[in-house]
Amino acid sequence: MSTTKIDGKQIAGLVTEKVKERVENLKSKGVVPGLAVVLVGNNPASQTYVNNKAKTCERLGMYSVQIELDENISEVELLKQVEALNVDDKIHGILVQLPLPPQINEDRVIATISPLKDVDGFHPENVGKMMIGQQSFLPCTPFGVMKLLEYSDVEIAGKHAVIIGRSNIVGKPMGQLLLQKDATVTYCHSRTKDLHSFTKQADILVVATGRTKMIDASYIKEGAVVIDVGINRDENNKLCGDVDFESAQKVASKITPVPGGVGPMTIAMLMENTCLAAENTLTNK
Ligand SMILES: Nc1nc(=O)c2c([nH]1)NC[C@@H]1CN(c3ccc(C(=O)N[C@@H](CCC(=O)O)C(=O)O)cc3)C=[N+]21
Ligand SMILES: [Mg+2]
Repeated sequence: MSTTKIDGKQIAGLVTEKVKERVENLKSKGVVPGLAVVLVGNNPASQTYVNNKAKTCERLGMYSVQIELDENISEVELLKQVEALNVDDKIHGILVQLPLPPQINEDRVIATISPLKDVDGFHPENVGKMMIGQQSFLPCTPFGVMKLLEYSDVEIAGKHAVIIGRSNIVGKPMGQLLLQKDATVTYCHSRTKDLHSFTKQADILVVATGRTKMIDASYIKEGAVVIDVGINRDENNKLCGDVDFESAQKVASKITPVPGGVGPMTIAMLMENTCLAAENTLTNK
């Protein structure tokens, strides 16, 4: 079986090229799309993502601010910061980097972000709208996976999509978006019995387990499309996914690498969502 490596970096480049044109159009109408990224504490891994987001904003001509807050900040203080961004006209998108420290209730923070600026698509109003197929901000990672499949000419209708993972951020919305494109969807998770029996039926396998190189060729049907959402460090501190790439590429027809797969798409979709949020201010939604 010859395998195609899906180049997420290249596809993210194509997506952001289109966003750049929309940014230029907005600027000609006097609107500069603005993104605020709120970072609590100084996790160095988080710092890398935040920097990547800021760099991409700059490349696309968007405005971005980074708000770095002390690890020990109270929930009330953080909510005040979010409320200030909600009413800041220069800011169209707000991303509060997760996870948050234990003294802070994440659900309350997410619910405080204005749904009109919720470019992560995590606010219950946007999640609800997505579920019933209404226009909303789609969560960036599953949205990015849908774009990867589209640009890679992967057929979805009638295919069996198996998702390993059921988080609110990746697994659950991933299944929903695939269902909307007429896939037959199966969710697997840590309590699934006989995982192989499900994954072996997958035409499209999306892996979001958070467990380094857990999925090897033995889980994969010949010719399946494999999407690796994991971001881990291996024993040599090298970035790697939830899929054992060397093994899996022997049976998969198309497969995403880590790095250079889903990660760059997540950032590209964040830019697209921020651009959409800015466009919405012109069409008084
Ligand atoms: N509210 C919120 N929204 C998020 O979207 C969010 C979050 N919190 N918390 C953390 C995770 C993680 N995340 C990544 C985005 C891009 C890459 C990425 O670009 N990765 C590159 C490599 C980056 C590197 O070299 O470290 C790649 O896979 O090729 C990784 C991880 C967004 N997250
Ligand atoms: Mg992610």
